[in-house]
Amino acid sequence: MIRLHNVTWRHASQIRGRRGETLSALPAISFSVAQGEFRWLLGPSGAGKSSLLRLLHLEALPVSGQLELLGTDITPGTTRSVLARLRQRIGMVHQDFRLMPTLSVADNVALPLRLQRRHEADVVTEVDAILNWVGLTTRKNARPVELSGGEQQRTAIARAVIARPDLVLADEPTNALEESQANRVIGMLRDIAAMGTSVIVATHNDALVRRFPAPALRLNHGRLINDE
Ligand SMILES: Nc1ncnc2c1ncn2[C@@H]1O[C@H](COP(=O)(O)OP(=O)(O)OP(=O)(O)O)[C@@H](O)[C@H]1O
Repeated sequence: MIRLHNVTWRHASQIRGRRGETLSALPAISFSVAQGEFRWLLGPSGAGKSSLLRLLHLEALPVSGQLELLGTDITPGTTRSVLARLRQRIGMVHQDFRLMPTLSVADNVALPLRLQRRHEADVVTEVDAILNWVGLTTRKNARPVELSGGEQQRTAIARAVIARPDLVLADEPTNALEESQANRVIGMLRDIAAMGTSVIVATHNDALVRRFPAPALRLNHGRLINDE
């Protein structure tokens, strides 16, 4: 469960205005998302979609308000090790993929499991299974630079979900993909939600949202204008 009540959040680099008040990417936002729910995150450019994903990925702590993430109340006193453990339960799909250029597809996807120091035999089994699921078995030894946009995107999704996270956050995961690839990516994220992971997907793509109807969080100027 994710629950925000009047959470104000700002980027570390956000600056003070002329009267001394500090700008906030997200002023006083409230909503909740249940386990296993799929939510769109919508709004025009600059509305705060990426900021909200960064808040939920615990890149910086809220300035004020109450945040409950995956059963943990986040407070100014929450320790780094608690935050790190929570982050391990969250899979993030970045807009620009952020694959490691020197690693193969299989080694990129294996990273979260290796960070958890899982046995190598388990890592190999899990990576093979997830690459089969995303249709990249034949590309497992390729480097990111050799992949198409869709293949890079599916590698990023495989990496985000391999450790069976409780929450997946995806920032424009279908940007620059043709319609059939975009459908495939969203279909995979819907399947992950059906297996019990909460999934939040930021997008500009109205046609995609129409093809996959689901409740949406709509942002404008950092404020939630609905929570349906
Ligand atoms: N690292 C940062 N430091 C300071 N301000 C930022 C930072 N990143 C974004 N902002 C500001 O926060 C606000 C929301 O931006 P954000 O990137 O969250 O919007 P968005 O809805 O994701 O936009 P887009 O759809 O174009 O990606 C904007 O005013 C932006 O200038």
